[in-house]
Amino acid sequence: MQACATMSRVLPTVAAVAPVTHHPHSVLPRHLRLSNLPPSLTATTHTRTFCGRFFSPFNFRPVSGPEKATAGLGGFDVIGDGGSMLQDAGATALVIAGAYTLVSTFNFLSERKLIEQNLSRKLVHILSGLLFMASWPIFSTSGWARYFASVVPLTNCLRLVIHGLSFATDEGLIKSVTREGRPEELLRGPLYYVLVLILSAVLFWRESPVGVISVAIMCGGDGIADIVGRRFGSTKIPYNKQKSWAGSLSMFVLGSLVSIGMLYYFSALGYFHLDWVSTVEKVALVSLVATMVESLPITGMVDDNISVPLASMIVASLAFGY
Ligand SMILES: Nc1ccn([C@@H]2O[C@H](COP(=O)(O)OP(=O)(O)OP(=O)(O)O)[C@@H](O)[C@H]2O)c(=O)n1
Ligand SMILES: C/C(=C\CO)CCC[C@H](C)CCC[C@H](C)CCCC(C)C
Repeated sequence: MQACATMSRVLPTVAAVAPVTHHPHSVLPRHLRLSNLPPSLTATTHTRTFCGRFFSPFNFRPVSGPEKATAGLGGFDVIGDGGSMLQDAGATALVIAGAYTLVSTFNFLSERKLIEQNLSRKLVHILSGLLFMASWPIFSTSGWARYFASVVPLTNCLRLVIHGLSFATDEGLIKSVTREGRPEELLRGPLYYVLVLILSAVLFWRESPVGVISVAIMCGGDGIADIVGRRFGSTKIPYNKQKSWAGSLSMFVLGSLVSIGMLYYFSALGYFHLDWVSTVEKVALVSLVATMVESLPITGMVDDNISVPLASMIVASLAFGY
C-alpha cells in the first residue's frame, strides 16, 4: 500500500488515469486482473499503477483502493452496472448518428458537385474508421463497452448488406461509398471495411495498439494512397502498373503518422503508455509491410480492405508482443 500511496501522492493524475477493463470471465486471481497489458506496454515504472485513486476519463466518479478497482464489469467501479450500460447505450446511439451524418454530408457535397465523387468516397473511407476509433473513450470502462461500440460498424454492416442485395435502396449511401454507383459494390470494399472495424473493436479495443494501428493504416494509409496516387502517380510500380510510387510512399508516410497520432491520443487519455522510440520503429515496420502488401497486384483476388488491415494486425501483433 505504501508504494500505492507514494504513487498516488507523487502522480495523482497519472496514477489514476490508467483505466483497465478486465474480461468479465477472467480466470486470473483478482490481484492480477488489474492490468490486461503486458509489461512491455507499462515499461516506464512511474506511469502505471492500479492503486490509489482511480479515474476514467469519462466515468462519473473516482473510486479508491485496489479492492474497488475490480468492481463491476470494468476495471473501475462505475455508478453501478446500470450507469455503464446507460453510458454505453447512449454512446452507441450517438456514434451511429455520427456515422449516418458523415455519409449523408459527403453525399450532399458530392451530389452538388462541391466535391469530386471519388474524393468524397475516399474521405468517407479515411474519416469513418478514424472517427469511430476516436469515439471509443466515450464508452464506459465496462467489460461490455467494446461490444456496445462494435454495434456501430455492425449496424452499418447490416445497412450495406441490405442495400447491397437491393432489399432496399439508399442512393445517398451507394453514391457515397461505391466507385461506380452499383449496389453490389457495397458488398465488397465497404463491407470488408466495417467488418475490420468490428474485429478491431472486439479483439483489440482500447487495450492494445494493434487494433489502433491496423485501423489507422487501413483508413489513413490506404485512403491517402488512392488520393495521392490518382493525382501524382505517374511513375508506376514495376510489378503493378495499377499502383504508383507516389501512392505507396504516401501510404507509408500517412499510415505511420496517423497510427502514431492515434496511439498518442489513446496514450494521452491513459489507455496505454508506450516507449515512443521503439513504438515509432514498430509502427514504421507495420506501415512498410502494409504498404508493400497494398502495392501487390492482388486486388482482384483479395480486397485492400482485407489484405492491408490483416497484414497490419499480424505484424503489429508480432512487433508489440500480442
Ligand atoms: N499505392 C497506390 C494505391 C492507389 N493508387 C491509385 O489509386 C487508384 C485506386 O487505388 P486502389 O487501391 O485500386 O483503390 P481501392 O483501395 O481498391 O479503393 P476503391 O476500390 O474504393 O477505389 C489506383 O488505380 C491508382 O491510380 C496508386 O497510384 N498507388
Ligand atoms: C467507403 C468506405 C470503404 C471502401 O473502401 C467506407 C464505408 C463507411 C461505412 C459506410 C460507414 C462506417 C461508419 C463507421 C462504422 C462509424 C463512423 C462513426 C463516426 C463518428 C463518423
